Amino acid sequence: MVERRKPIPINKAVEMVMNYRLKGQKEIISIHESDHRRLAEPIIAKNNVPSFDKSPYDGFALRSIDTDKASTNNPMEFEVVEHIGAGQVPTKTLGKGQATRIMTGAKIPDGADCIAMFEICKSYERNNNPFMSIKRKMNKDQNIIKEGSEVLEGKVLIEEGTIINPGVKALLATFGYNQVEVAKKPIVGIIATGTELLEVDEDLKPGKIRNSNAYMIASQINKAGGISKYYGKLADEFDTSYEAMKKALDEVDILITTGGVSVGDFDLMPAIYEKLKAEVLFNKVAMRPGSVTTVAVIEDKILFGLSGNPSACYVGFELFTRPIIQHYLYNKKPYLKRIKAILADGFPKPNPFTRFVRSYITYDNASVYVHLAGMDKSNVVTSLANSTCLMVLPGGTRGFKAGDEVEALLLDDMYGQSDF
Ligand SMILES: Nc1nc2c(c(=O)[nH]1)N[C@H]1C(S)=C(S)[C@@H](COP(=O)(O)OP(=O)(O)OC[C@H]3O[C@@H](n4cnc5c(N)ncnc54)[C@H](O)[C@@H]3O)O[C@H]1N2
Ligand code: MOO
Ligand SMILES: [Mg+2]
Repeated sequence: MVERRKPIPINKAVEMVMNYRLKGQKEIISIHESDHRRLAEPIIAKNNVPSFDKSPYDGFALRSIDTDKASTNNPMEFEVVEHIGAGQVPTKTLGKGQATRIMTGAKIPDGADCIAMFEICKSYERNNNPFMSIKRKMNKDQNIIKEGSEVLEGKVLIEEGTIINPGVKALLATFGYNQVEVAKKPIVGIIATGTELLEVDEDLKPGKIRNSNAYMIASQINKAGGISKYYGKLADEFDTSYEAMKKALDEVDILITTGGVSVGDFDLMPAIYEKLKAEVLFNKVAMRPGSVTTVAVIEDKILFGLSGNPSACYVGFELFTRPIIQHYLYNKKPYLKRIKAILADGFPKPNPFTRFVRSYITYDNASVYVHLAGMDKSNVVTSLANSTCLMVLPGGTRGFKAGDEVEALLLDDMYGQSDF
């Protein structure tokens, strides 16, 4: 009599896995190599921004008080005492009737309290000396970017766990983070099991299929921020599979296997877990696809037994393995971002289990629509390529029709959310 497994709720399964979450190590890397990595330290403003009062325009620095009587009929004349560009430090303190010719980004000279743009000034020379005049009254602090007006020294700008995007990288450079502390990438091992499997460079033979899961999972690991380590494909043979898993477990932070987790005669994972003395957290989840997803722990290592069926394998990774990797990488929002969307196509078939339907999102007139990406079967591979989200259709007795509001988990969002 075949073993009857009791499915556990998805939330419970996610919670059980996350009880074994580990924060990874930190490492210090050059800013040049930091794209897409996750910060293992906060970014703190190490100085005021700007760190000096500066000009936002090319023009003249003046004392506003000297323009009080300026008008169209009464231009005020100023002697231009200095000429500075960005990066130069003014040396002259402005006195009554004096101006400094100043460029965008340059430090405001002492004595000046406003900037008049070139466009409202007239420049000329008299006896080979530069002068300017203005026909408008200027106000104190007009057109001056004040020291610290953007950020004050000491402010925490970016929290640890944030992904380094181009804007974060600009901040690293702004505050002199030549080296930055990031989360070390976890090494995630992959073993594909199945006597039917061929490698990608092999010709098809009767009864055989190419191993697509290992390549798909490697790509999911990379996308999630881990380092994948492929241990090859194994025939459904107990001793070699056991030895390969034992060896891999010594070398990786997380181990993923695909196939062999169900109740078939050649599904060896349950017996291998037993021999490895791994504690099985669950081996059946109330969901489709991926109901056979099995998670086990052995000391501080976590072992994901993902389904052999490609769509089930894919979903199992995104729901259970990805959050573990995200937590390892210090991401405080380790779960897939969940949004509400309008179902564009009907899904009339009811299902007792919650379905994670491979789908994609479109936007139209301020509304978000979710469309089926292809055939919705756990054994299909073709719908995955078009998927940008997993539509969540709760289990029950009814189907869903176009126009219904549903939830969707975004697959390409790098930021995530803090709860499942
Ligand atoms: N009597 C029952 N049979 C099955 C049950 C069940 O509850 N009772 N569950 C079904 C469900 S649901 C799924 S999902 C599959 C899970 O099977 P396994 O995880 O044990 O995987 P395999 O049996 O090894 O293979 C299943 C399927 O996937 C193909 N496969 C395997 N590896 C790969 C790979 N690396 N790349 C591409 N495709 C792969 C394999 O050829 C099989 O077709 O079990 C159901 N059965
Ligand atoms: O684990 Mo199976 O996909 O539920 O189809
Ligand atoms: Mg099987």
